[in-house]
Amino acid sequence: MSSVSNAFLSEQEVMIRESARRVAQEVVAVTAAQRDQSSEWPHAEIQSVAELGFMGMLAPQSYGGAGLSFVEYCLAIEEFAAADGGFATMMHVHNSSAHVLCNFGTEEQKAQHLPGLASAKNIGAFLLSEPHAGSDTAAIRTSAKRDGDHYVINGSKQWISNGSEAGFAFVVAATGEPGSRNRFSLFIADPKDPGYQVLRIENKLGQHTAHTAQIQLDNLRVPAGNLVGEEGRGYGKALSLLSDGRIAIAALAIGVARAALEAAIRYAKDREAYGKPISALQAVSFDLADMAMQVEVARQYMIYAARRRDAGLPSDKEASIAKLYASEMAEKVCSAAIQVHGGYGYVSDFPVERYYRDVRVTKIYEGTSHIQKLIIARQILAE
Ligand SMILES: CC(C)(COP(=O)(O)OP(=O)(O)OC[C@H]1O[C@@H](n2cnc3c(N)ncnc32)[C@H](O)[C@@H]1OP(=O)(O)O)[C@@H](O)C(=O)NCCC(=O)NCCSC(=O)CCS(=O)O
Repeated sequence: MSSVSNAFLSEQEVMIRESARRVAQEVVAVTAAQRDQSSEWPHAEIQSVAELGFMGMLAPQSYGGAGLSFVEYCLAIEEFAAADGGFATMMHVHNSSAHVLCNFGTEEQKAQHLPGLASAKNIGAFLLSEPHAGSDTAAIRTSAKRDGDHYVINGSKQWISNGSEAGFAFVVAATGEPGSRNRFSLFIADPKDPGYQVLRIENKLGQHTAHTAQIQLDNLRVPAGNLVGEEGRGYGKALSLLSDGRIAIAALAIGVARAALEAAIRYAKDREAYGKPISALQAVSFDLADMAMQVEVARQYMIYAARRRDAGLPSDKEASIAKLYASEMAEKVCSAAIQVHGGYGYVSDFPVERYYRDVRVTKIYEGTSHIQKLIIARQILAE
C-alpha cells in the first residue's frame, strides 16, 4: 500500500499494523457496505477479531489482552477505520473501557472485568455525555446517592457508543453538591440491571456499524465496591480518557481518509477522459498529491502524540492537535475523493460517499473542533 510508509516504526509496530490490516480487510471491509445499509450489529466480525486479540488491545496479557502500546493501538485503529469507520469506533470505545480499568481500577475490579472485556464476551461503553452536557462536561446532572452498601444512580445519558449492546459500562455521576469542584465519581455498572434502559438508538448520517444510544438510568443500583478510585475524583479520570481517546480518533479519521485516497487513486488510474486515464491530467494528479500530503502529515503527528502518551509525557495539547488536524483534514480528503470520482462519487456504487458520511463525526465526538482549539489555546497561553 504505497500511501502508508513504515518509516521509523519498530519491527513489532510494523507487524501489528500489517496483521491489523490483513484482519480488517479480510473480516471487516468485506461486509462494511452491507452494514452501512442494514445497520446490523457485527456479532460475527467482533468474535473473529476478538479471537485475534483486537478487542483487548490495551489490556495486559495477564488478563487475556494483547498488551499493546498506545502507538501500536493507534496503528491498528487506523487499519480498522480504513475498513469500516463505524467498526473502528465500536472497537475504540470498547478497548478504552479496558484502558480505563487498567489505569484506575483496583486489582479486584481488573480481575473481575478485564478477561470478559478482552475476549469481547462483554462489550464496553462509557456513559459520560448527557442531553445537556456535551462539550460542557461539568454540566452533568446524573446523580449517585449512597444507600447502604450500594449507590443508586439516576439520570439520562446521550451519545453512548455501544450503549445498547454493552455488557459492561462506566458511568460518570455526581456524588457531591453542585458547585463543589470534586463532585463527580466514576462507577462500574451492569447494563443487565433493570435500572439501565436503552431509550433509543440514534439514526445517524454515517458510521451505521457503531450503535449510538440514549440510556436512561432509573434507580440503577451499583455495589459500593464498583466505585473506581476515590469518591469525587472521577472528573479527571473522564478527561484523561477523552484526552487519550482523541489520539485514537485522529488515527480513525486518518484511516477513513486513507481509504478515500486509495479509492480515488484506483479510480483515477482506471477512469479515462480525453483519451487517457484521468490520473494523467495534472489537475487530478495535483489533487491526489494534496490528499496524500495531508494524510501523511496527520499520521506522523498522530504517532508523535501517541509516543508521548507511551512515554508518560503530558499529551493533552498534542492529543487535541492530532485530533483537530486529522479530523478537519479527513473531511476535506474524503470530499476531494468524491470530486475525483465526479458523479460516481455521489452514489453508493463506490465507497467514497460512505467514507465522507462516516468521517464527518470525527469533528464532533470525543470533543468538537472548537473544544480542541480551546484546550490548545489554554495550554499555549499558560506556557
Ligand atoms: C473543555 C474541557 C477540557 C474543560 O474542562 P474543565 O475546565 O472543566 O476541567 P479542568 O479544570 O481542565 O480539569 C478538571 C480536573 O481534571 C484534571 N484533568 C484534566 N485533564 C486531565 C487529564 N488529561 N488527565 C487527568 N486529569 C485531568 C485537572 O487536573 C483537574 O483536576 P483538579 O480538580 O485540579 O484536581 C472539558 O469540558 C472537555 O474536554 N469538554 C469536551 C468534552 C467531550 O469531549 N465530550 C465528548 C465526549 S465523546 C462522547 O460523548 C461520545 C460518547 S462515546 O463515543 O460513547
